[in-house]
Amino acid sequence: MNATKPQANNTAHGNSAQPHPGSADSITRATQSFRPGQPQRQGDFRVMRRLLSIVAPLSGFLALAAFLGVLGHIAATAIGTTGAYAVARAYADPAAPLAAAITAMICLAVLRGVLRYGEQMCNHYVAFRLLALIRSRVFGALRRQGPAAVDGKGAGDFISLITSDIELLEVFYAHTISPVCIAVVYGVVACVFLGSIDPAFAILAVCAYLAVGFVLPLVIARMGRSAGSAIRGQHGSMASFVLDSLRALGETIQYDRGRDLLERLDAKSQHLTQSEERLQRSQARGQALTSVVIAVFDLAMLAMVCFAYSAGGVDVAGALMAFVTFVGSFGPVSALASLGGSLHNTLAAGRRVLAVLQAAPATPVVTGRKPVEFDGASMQNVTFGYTPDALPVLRDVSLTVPEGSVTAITGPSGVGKSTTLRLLMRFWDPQRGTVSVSGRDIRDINTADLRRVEAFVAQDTQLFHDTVRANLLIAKPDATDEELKRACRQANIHDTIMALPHGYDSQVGELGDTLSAGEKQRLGLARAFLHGADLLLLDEPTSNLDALNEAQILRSLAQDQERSSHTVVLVSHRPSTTRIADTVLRMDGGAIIDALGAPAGATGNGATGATGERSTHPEGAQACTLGRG
Ligand SMILES: Nc1ncnc2c1ncn2[C@@H]1O[C@H](COP(=O)(O)OP(=O)(O)OP(=O)(O)O)[C@@H](O)[C@H]1O
Repeated sequence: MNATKPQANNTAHGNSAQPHPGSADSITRATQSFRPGQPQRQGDFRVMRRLLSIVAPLSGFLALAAFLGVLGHIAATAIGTTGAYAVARAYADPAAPLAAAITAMICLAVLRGVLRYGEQMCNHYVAFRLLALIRSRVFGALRRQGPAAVDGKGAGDFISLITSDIELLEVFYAHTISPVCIAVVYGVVACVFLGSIDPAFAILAVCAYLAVGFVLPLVIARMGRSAGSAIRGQHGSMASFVLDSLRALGETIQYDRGRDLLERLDAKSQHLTQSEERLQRSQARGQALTSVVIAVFDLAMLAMVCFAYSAGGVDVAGALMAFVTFVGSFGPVSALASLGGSLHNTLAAGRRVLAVLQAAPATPVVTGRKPVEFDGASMQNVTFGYTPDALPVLRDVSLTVPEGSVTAITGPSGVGKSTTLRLLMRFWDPQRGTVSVSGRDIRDINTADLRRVEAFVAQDTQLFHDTVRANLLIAKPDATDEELKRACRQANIHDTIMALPHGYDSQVGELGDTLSAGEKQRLGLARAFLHGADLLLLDEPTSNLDALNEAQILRSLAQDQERSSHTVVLVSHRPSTTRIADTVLRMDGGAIIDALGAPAGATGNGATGATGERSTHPEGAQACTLGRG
């Protein structure tokens, strides 16, 4: 062990963990996180109220849409009413001129068109502005919630949520809010007009509008409730399945599972089609029911008008105008009735979107705390499980990572090595124990500071469908070309990039499909070098590399660590990788079972030879760990 290098002080502990203050709710918060396809149950009116609260910044446009809509419907009804008036006048006096009435009707028709256009323009302006706003809020919420929000959950379901679910909300914003306002205001205007002819007509109109605009939508919505909710979940599950199938196309062909996959796809699409058919049927039944109810009320009005005329309560003009106005007044309320059929689908989408927006992050964003400079990290008695009901992944783990040290974590698959790194990144909070950076509980460190001083290279490097340069710059957007190249040389990827047709401006394909696993891994490392964080957390940084690339990267790491005194925690199964470490921690059963220094002569400046590796021990640090253990 290099005397100038700090030695990690890591111990395996018994089960003497102390509950950490405030940790009890962290797991609750984690489980409150959104799971696509399993939105938290919220009542329809609550969902509508919450969706409405999003519209507040654009309420002026919405009010204008409703105003234009009311005027438009009044203009439309007035065409019939004016016609009825003209007919009544012509009936009373065949010589009476009709030109004024015809001109008025033409003007009303043109006005109706203009008003309708204005109403639709406002509605769609509001709807599409809101969809953009909601998408940005959903991305913001997912970013705040961190990896815990999406880890282990269906990517396809998220895609379905971000695309089709949000798209469906257009129905709510463009075709629900203002139609409801229009129906209410227009209904009042129509009732006042009918009441001015005969109060009994107004009473019948109130009953008719309530039945068609309020009772029927509820009945129709109830009929389509289960289908509407099922469709949204099934869309998400279908999207997940298709995405999975595309990713596993190679395996499917290799193991000849194409037919099986097709059958499963067929079964899923049949389920979806059945739910859609059920929804369509309930919508069709709803439309039929609405037409019947309207016809019944029309007949009732006809009877009432005839009765009033024969009783001398109204003249021909009044009777005709009342009947034509009433028959032509169902447009706004019947629009509400047809909404009932699609509303459940829309509300189910709204519920899923709101579940993302309202989910509490597993690790809340911290701001406003004193900035931190890195001088080591540690874990004290950490116990952690991903879900409250599952057995903990980590049990009472304590470790210390001194500044400038290289710590390797090794051990069998699934014992919690990567989880340890994720807790150091604060992707999750432990249920018990404390994770600290520079002696401070990381829950008390600004999230931005934490991201500045730490860089995490996961087992799989995620690349965007963009250029190599853009993919690297996410680690440091203002990096110069020189910095970019230096980081890539350190990660031993510069020459590979230069051999691509457009060098750093070459496209990497969707999810980095055009690169090998080893190339992606080296790009991930280049990002971490470029980021320049004090603490590098590397999860299997060499798992996809050949011996030559591994040696070159380890040399880079060692040189970088010598030069910049970076602190490194790396997880690896490879003795050839762990031997560059000052300390090797061996984990098993969610605990550290060995914490040992590297073999004599294996580390330190003196041992950093031409290859930059700190040990030439053939079995590496694992052998050392076992030997000492
Ligand atoms: N997001 C998650 N949700 C639930 N369980 C998880 C999640 N991530 C990991 N696990 C579980 O936690 C346990 C530890 O996983 P972890 O990835 O830390 O193991 P590991 O030691 O790094 O394994 P490997 O060497 O195979 O990478 C495993 O049983 C794994 O199934």
